[in-house]
This record gives sequence, C-alpha cells and structure tokens, in this order.
Amino acid sequence: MAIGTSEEIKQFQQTTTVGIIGLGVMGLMYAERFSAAGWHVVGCDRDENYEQFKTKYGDKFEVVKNGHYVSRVSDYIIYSVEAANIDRIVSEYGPSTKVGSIVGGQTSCKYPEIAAFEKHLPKDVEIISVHSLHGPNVDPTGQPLVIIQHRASDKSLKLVESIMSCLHSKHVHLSYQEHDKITADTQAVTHAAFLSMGLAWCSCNQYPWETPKWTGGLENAKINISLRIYSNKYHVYAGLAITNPSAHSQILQYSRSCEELFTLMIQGRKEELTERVMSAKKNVFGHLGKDHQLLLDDDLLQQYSLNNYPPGKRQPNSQLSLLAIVDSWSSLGIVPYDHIICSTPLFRIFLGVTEYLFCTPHLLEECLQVAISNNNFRKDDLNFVMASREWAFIVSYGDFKLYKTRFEKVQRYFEHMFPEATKVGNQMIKTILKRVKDREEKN
Ligand SMILES: NC(=O)C1=CN([C@@H]2O[C@H](COP(=O)(O)OP(=O)(O)OC[C@H]3O[C@@H](n4cnc5c(N)ncnc54)[C@H](OP(=O)(O)O)[C@@H]3O)[C@@H](O)[C@H]2O)C=CC1
Ligand SMILES: O=C(O)C(=O)Cc1ccc(O)cc1
Repeated sequence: MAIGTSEEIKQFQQTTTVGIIGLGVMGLMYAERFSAAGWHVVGCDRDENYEQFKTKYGDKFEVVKNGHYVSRVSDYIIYSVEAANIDRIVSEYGPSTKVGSIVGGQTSCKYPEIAAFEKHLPKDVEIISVHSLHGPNVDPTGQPLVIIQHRASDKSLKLVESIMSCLHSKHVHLSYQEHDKITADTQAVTHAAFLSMGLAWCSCNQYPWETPKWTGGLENAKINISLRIYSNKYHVYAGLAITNPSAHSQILQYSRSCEELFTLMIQGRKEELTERVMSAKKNVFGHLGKDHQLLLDDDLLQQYSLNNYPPGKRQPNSQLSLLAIVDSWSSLGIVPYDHIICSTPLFRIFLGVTEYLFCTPHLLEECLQVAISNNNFRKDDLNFVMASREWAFIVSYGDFKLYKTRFEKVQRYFEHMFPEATKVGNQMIKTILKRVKDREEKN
C-alpha cells in the first residue's frame, strides 16, 4: 500500500489536478468525492452536453467542454466511459494528454482499455488503471478497488493511491490479466445468472413477486438483484462480458450446466443428478470447516419482498440457477472463496445465497427431490435454460446490438417496479454488507 501521509496528501492536493472523462454514474461519483476530499477536479462529458453538466455540477468541480480540455490540464486522468467505446475515445483525447501525467480508466474489463492506452497515449505518459468493484449506489468504504500499475513509477502509484484514499476502499493490486480472469470468474457469470432469471420471467410473462411460487428470502434476493441489474444501463453488463475473452467460456459453461442439470431432472435420473451436484458441492464447499458461519440465511432476507403480503415462508423449488452455478464453478475449477478479496457485492450475495442452499442441513436434498418429482417448475426451468443459452450466444458472438435489444426488452417489462425494487434492494444490500463487516470484525 502506497498511500501518502495526511501531510503528503495535502501537499499533493496543492499541485495536482484530477481529470474525469465521462460524467455518468461512476465518473460523477468519483468527481464529487474527490472534490469533497479537497482535490482539484476537472471533468467533462460529451461536448454537446457541456452546458447542461456545467449548470448542474459547476459549483462542485470544474466542468470543461471535452476530453481535450481535461487531458491538457490534469495530472491524473480517469476515462469513465462505455467499455465498447474506449479505443475511439482514447484515440480522440489521448494525444492531448499533458506531458508526464498519469492516465487510467474505470472500465470493467482491462484488456481493451490497456490496449487503447498503449496504442494512443504519448510514450511519456504513465498508466495506472483502477476499477471500483461496486456500483454507484454502494458506499465505497471497505469495498475492493483494483489498482493496476501498468506503466508507472512507484512515486506515481503513491499519488494515485493518495487520490483514491478518500473512497476508503480496500486497494487490491493486480495486473490487468489477473483482473480480467478474476472478474470473468466472478462478475460475468453472476450477471449471466441474474440476467437469465429476468429474461426467463419476462418470457413466461410472470412478475415473480406476484406469485406464491417464489416466496421466501432466497427468492427475494434473486428477484431484487435481477431487477437491480435490469434497472441499469445495458452497456455495463454487455461491456464486461463481451470485451473479456475469459468471460465467454465461463458464461457458456453456465448455460451448459443449466441444460445438463435440467435434462437429468426431466428424465428423472435422480441418482446421476444427486451424484453430480454432490461432487460439485465437494469441489466448491468441501474446504469449509464445520464451524463455518453462513453469510446469509433465509430469515434475514424474508423481509425484503416486493409483494405486500406479510413475509412468506420459503417455498421449495428446483433452484436450477443455483445448482448450475456450483456445477459450473466446479467444472471450471473455480473456488469462489479464493476471489472474495476481489469481488463485487452482487457476487458475494450470489455466493451467500448458494452457500445457504448447499450448506444448510437437508435443504439441498429437499431441492433435489423437488427438482425430480415436482412438475410445477418445468416451464420456469425450461425458460431459464433457454435464457441462459441466449445470453451465452449473444456474448460469444460479441453482438452489442442484440444484447441491447434483449436487455432493454426485459428492462421495459420490469420498469414500473424499479423504484420499489431499488429501495428494497438498497436496504437488503446494506443489511448484507453490514453483516459481512460485523463478521469480519468478529474474526
Ligand atoms: N455502473 C457500474 O456499476 C459500474 C461501471 N463501471 C464501468 O465504468 C464505466 C462507466 O460506467 P457508468 O458510469 O456506469 O456508465 P454511464 O453510461 O453512466 O457513463 C458514461 C458516460 O460517459 C459519457 N461519454 C460518452 N462518450 C463520451 C466522450 N467522448 N467524452 C466524454 N464523455 C463521454 C456518456 O454519455 P452518453 O450516455 O451520452 O453516451 C456517459 O455520461 C464503464 O466502462 C463501466 O463498465 C465500473 C464499475 C461499476
Ligand atoms: O456488483 C455488481 O456485480 C454490479 O453489477 C455492479 C458493478 C458493475 C460493473 C462493475 O464493473 C463493477 C460493479
């Protein structure tokens, strides 16, 4: 860790300008927080939105017309733009970068970002990239912040870590290759699962909070997170999956696991299903000791329901989405706990929900019994399998346009519920993150 002392930070602040290109939700969060911590911040969004941004944020930090003006005056410049456009945008503003400054980006996949920097930035410019592993509505305190010292001196790293220190995040130092492998294992597959839930509900024309089929804490978590993802912009999820080559095989494996497990269910091959699920359980959770404390439980999550009935008791179902994630982690040789240091809140929640299903006595057995014998979930599970395959194909073809069309169709279907889902989801995530923090402090 190379954060300066508070005295050094004060000195840095007198001579340093931090530039942000792209004032969307993440860029704005950085600009506002850096400025509030005492840094001189210069930011821009698209040229055509200059007046609007200047009027709205001009009293908080300096707003300039475009990335050329940011680049010319800033000592550390962060590109916080759509991943798919990073090459074009860096090619446009990169040559204007101030001599000797440092450049980084906030995009979720680092290979194309670093490639764009190497291609378009002048050679005297250093490169240190960042990635806050959470969305804009999560308190950055204690959340992982990846820092990639790609082409830079330790002195420059100290400056960047000093700037970032006002976020109070946990700095995690990785190469861009390590970053992309870990985020493919964690974020990309997590999103594939929640995106498939939303698409499957939409295909079945079913609002999951309206039916008693999906009651209980686990279902609440799945519904809230899926809607949370669909309430955001499509490009965040499309970018991190499509631009990351490692993510393609992970998402394909997830879809394959869904299909193969579902086949065993409808063919009534209980022994094979049980053997396969139990072997995956051993690979993924086998190392946990008897005294391992579960992150989540159904009771904790029961209150975060989107329906107006009193909190409902858990209804058993086949839990195909959770069986398939453990099966794919196992097939891919991923032990998700190894990635906790570099994980997003949604990944930790997904792991918590899965861990609850697999490690609570009798729950998994009950779920396998339902999966084999109860036909009520066949249509839902079939649609889930098709949805997971559809996302896998869209990602593997690298088709941003089709991704957008699919995503926004589901988005429109759920749109009326977003305000309530965001409110309930924020409370749920706050409770879960507090529990994680309490647990860490106890250990
Ligand atoms: N949202 C999240 O939870 C997280 C996102 N990220 C990553 O951070 C990056 C930004 O994401 P996010 O803030 O969510 O996305 P947003 O779409 O909210 O922000 C991107 C902003 O950049 C603007 N922009 C586009 N072209 C230019 C340009 N040439 N010059 C200046 N600004 C431009 C966009 O304008 P317009 O909309 O008009 O195109 C938009 O306002 C992405 O790469 C994303 O993957 C990382 C961590 C978390
Ligand atoms: O927690 C998640 O997985 C999110 O969906 C928020 C998010 C989106 C993109 C990122 O690059 C990092 C975090």
